[in-house]
Amino acid sequence: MTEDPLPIPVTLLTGFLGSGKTTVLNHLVQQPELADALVIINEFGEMALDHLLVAHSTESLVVEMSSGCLCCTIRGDLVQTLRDITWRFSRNGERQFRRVLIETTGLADPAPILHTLMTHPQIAARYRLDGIVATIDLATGTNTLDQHVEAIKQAAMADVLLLTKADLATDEQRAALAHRLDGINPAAPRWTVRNGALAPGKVLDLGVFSTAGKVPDVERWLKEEAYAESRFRPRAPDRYSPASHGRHRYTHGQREHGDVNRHDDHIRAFCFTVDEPIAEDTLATWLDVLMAFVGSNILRVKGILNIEGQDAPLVIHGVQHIFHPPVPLPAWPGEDRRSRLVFITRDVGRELIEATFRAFRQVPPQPEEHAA
Ligand SMILES: Nc1nc2c(ncn2[C@@H]2O[C@H](COP(=O)(O)OP(=O)(O)OP(=O)(O)O)[C@@H](O)[C@H]2O)c(=O)[nH]1
Repeated sequence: MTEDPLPIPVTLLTGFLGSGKTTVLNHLVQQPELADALVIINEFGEMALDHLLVAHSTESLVVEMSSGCLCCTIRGDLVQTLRDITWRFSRNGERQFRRVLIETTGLADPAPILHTLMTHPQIAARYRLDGIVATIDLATGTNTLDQHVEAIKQAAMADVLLLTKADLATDEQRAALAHRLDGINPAAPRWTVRNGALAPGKVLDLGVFSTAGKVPDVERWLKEEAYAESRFRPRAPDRYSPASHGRHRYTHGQREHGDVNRHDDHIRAFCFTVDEPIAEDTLATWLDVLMAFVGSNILRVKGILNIEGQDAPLVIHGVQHIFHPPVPLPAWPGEDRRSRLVFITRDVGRELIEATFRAFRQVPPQPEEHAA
């Protein structure tokens, strides 16, 4: 079989129960841009129906997985499905699809699914995450975020947020949801979608790893200006004032509302900036330690890094304690040569990120041991 040498992009379509995933999917798969997409629909329950509702222009490219929820019981099935489809959907040695769209169940935690995509030896070599798209119901979204931590995680980890059912929402509901999302995921573009209709370009090719021969749009991908910035200065760590930068109140651990039990009080989104080039060893040790101790609470990290001795930047991308292999870019995307890392975390504040970085940066290199 002729194998495309480039990994197959995978889009994860997530969103709480009834928030409009299938409606969006149904619209998307009928667009010419997705004619070569294979759709995997994960449903929960004995009567799996959604796949019957998705009218793909190429019917044979819809696969349904309904024996459980992808993020928990059937992760092995996902591996199997992703492994099998390359030959199952091949004709005359040619793979019949160029990308994969996975619709999760409404209660899915995207993180374990991403782990599978990024770490399973056979899957990670053949597929790459293109992006996470989350649907949120404009009318009921705020309530859902109040009550379901799964919905918070879906919104926090998304690269793009699709705000559905605009026709049913009041201005107050829209404003409340927008305010809420500012705290949970300030950088992800938000598109209002009515009855599932949206241009496929808004949800495809979202990562920096997506582009075959195209110069990656790192600034768009990182969108670091959307986060409250914190700049690391080696000699005067006390002088910076994160609060003075912040327009996202949750990033500073302050609450402006009364409900202490709200799930997103635990979610923080912030940008960490380092002015000076970073030694590769410092970076590796710092990230290792960070991931080992608080990795499961780091929902996403994206970064463009200035590494000592290198002319061009390195891009990193992680989900919890799993990192994609760093990607060297051919050149800096603009004038800004600072390292910029954006974090979306649960119960991990910027203080910890800064303090650990400071600690590792100040550790002098260990002299090599000499044999006696
Ligand atoms: N009024 C209105 N209804 C919508 C819109 N988008 C989706 N719906 C309806 O909302 C309901 C749920 O939509 P689905 O697309 O099935 O939602 P889902 O997220 O796939 O649902 P689950 O599979 O149960 O998690 C359906 O009745 C849709 O027709 C919209 O923009 N406006």
